[in-house]
Amino acid sequence: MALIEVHNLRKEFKKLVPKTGFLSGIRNLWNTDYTSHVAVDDISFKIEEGELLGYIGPNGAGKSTSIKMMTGILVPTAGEISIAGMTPWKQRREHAQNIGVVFGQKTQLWWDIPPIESYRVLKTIYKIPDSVYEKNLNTFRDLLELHEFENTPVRQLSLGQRMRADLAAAMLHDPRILFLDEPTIGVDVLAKERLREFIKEINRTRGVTILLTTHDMADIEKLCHRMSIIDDGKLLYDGSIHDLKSRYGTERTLVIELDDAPYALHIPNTRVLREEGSRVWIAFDKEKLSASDVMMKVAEKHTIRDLTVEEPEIESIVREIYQSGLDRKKEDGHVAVLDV
Ligand SMILES: Nc1ncnc2c1ncn2[C@@H]1O[C@H](COP(=O)(O)OP(=O)(O)OP(=O)(O)O)[C@@H](O)[C@H]1O
Repeated sequence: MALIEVHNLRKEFKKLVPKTGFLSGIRNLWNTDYTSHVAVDDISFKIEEGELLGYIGPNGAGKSTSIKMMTGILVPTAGEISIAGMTPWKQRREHAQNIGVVFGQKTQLWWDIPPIESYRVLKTIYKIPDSVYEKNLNTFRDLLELHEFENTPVRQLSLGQRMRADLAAAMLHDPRILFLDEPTIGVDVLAKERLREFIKEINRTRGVTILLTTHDMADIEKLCHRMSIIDDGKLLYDGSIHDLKSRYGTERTLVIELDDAPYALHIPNTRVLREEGSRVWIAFDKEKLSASDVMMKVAEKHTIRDLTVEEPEIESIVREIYQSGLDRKKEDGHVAVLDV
């Protein structure tokens, strides 16, 4: 049995349709017109112990709603979740001992007191034994360099420092599972690197199972082997990043350095993406052409000085998947599940 099992999960929110026009403010007091919005629509997946899953999707896709159901904050409209054999919203207290949560947009720490004091409160709440608390705190102090700011009130911390403090707080009670909802949002490149190192380290050395949502594809490339893509509440892809690249990322880019400026490069089944002096970027579909086919066509007109083939960035593949979801929504009012 997998550590996390999600079956046919669904969450509908009721939204009030506000009255407009004459005395709308007063009429809204008795308003009972609701519409239903499906935020998570029949999602199923499993996560094995020790996995680090990237859970991505565009804004409003349903990622945070899924996490809130997995953490027990929200109760699903339908479907089941089993985490370490427990139903999160039914066994909230026991479940809380098993999980740590970081919402990048909102700190779990007390705003007006330093992190170290929040940690002491968490120690009491989670009944963390002294030895475990000291050991974890010292480890996280080293990994996240907490000593720089652990005595500064949270409201005075930079975003990067705040995230580091939040990550340590989420891990103090030794949870088996960590839910990270956009932990790198808004932080600079160096701080991102440090957060990623920490996430990688606790997954590797402590075997913590991690579900990570992010809009930064570099987080996914650097941390995850597997990723799930959701859009409009539906699961569009669940598999390895390697498979995603080989199934959807068939476009390659040939970067060629010529000995003169490029001209007349009208090669069927290719697109010239960019030209810069004597350098040209040509995109082609590797299932229709090979790099040497393109190279030979270019060599008919030019002398080639140098060339490289660029693999597709995960970012561009994901952008295309989001885009195809959007196009389908425009066409027939819903997003079809990709054939994966
Ligand atoms: N409490 C709520 N009441 C009504 N609608 C909600 C509520 N929470 C979320 N929604 C709606 O559910 C949908 C999914 O929201 P959710 O926050 O899960 O998306 P997300 O994928 O996390 O987006 P983002 O990347 O912007 O954080 C959105 O359309 C949102 O407006």
